[in-house]
Amino acid sequence: MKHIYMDNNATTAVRPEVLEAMLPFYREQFGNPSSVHWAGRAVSGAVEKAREQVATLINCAPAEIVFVSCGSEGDNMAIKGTAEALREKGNHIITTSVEHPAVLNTCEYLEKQGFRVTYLPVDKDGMLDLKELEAAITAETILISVMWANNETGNLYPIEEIGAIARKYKVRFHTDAVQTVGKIPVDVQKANVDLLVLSGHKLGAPKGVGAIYIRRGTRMNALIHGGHQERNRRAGTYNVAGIVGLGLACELAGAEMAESAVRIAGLRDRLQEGIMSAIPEIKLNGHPTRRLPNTLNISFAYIEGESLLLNFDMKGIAASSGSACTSGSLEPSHVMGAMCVDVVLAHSSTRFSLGRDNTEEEVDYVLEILPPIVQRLREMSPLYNRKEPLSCEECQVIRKVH
Ligand SMILES: Cc1ncc(COP(=O)(O)O)c(C=O)c1O
Repeated sequence: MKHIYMDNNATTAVRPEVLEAMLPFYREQFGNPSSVHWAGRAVSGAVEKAREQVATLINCAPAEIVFVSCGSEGDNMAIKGTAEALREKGNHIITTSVEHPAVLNTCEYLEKQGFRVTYLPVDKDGMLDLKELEAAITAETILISVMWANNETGNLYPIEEIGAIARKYKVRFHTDAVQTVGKIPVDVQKANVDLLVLSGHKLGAPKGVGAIYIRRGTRMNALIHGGHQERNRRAGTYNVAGIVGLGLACELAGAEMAESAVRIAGLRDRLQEGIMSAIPEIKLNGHPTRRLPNTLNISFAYIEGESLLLNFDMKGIAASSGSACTSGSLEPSHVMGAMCVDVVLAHSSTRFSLGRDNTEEEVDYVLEILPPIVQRLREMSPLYNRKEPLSCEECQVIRKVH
């Protein structure tokens, strides 16, 4: 059976060159970079080289990069570290209703600690109204946290403009760029961000390593206390091999970005157009143009996303569903909910996230097997077989479109 991986927003394969570069640090170069002896010295240079590689990709100074274990840790550090450090100044945080749980659940935690959080709504395309953002800022606001790109829809948020607003009101600005770094150009200077988080496993480096950019002079508390690593910003013995892998993955992503973004967007568009021309009653979720080059989120009315994924899986295709099965109850994703996607459509939301290894042949294979699967699942659906059209407004709209 063919194996086709179209779930690169969940994680990516470690690039072979990255793995090669990492291996010596599990073998002969096993030292702890904090040790002053030969074994430590042999690897501390590699950590600093990786720091430079990461810094170059996002246009900051190497000293502004702190290595962490993953995107979730970076987001926790940015938000909790700011909240604690600036508590005297204010207790209000602004974020959006479509953030990753790494941000949303951290904000919810802080609410329990007495902080006030504004969760900005989005429109039906998942976009923010920046006037609402500006209006939410008060003298108490200490942090604005807006993701650069959404993991489910691929929507890109206007980070430069938000950065300018944050600057105007002298409010710190954090962006979760876990889905962005490595896919499109990211420049922390242009974007006016103070804190930015990225994660290795989304860009061809291994799981278990990430980084946070902390603008020079930004006062914030550490999340992990212990040794003096990372200038006291983040304790813990260095994950040297992971850091080396992250550095190389960043360098490769930077070198290939222009070409690979165009190629991947071409494949994504081929997939989108193929689906749209072959299957009626579907809905594109998210903004049609302001989105990552690799992401396509689409709802197939009357179908459970999970059943579609199961059928895909049997054909060797890995994609992802927008609904998460939590404790027995099928809850549509909070992102679909925030966009007011009708519940029938939200349940069928399916995310294809392409990567550098995907080919035209793979897209064509998906296009070949998808329509009959959708048709078969629809025939089994009581909703599809109803004589009456669905009451949901959006479903009626898509019925008319096709
Ligand atoms: C937007 C976004 N933020 C944060 C994370 C968490 O990153 P990690 O898996 O490295 O903890 C993810 C992972 O899917 C993500 O997509």
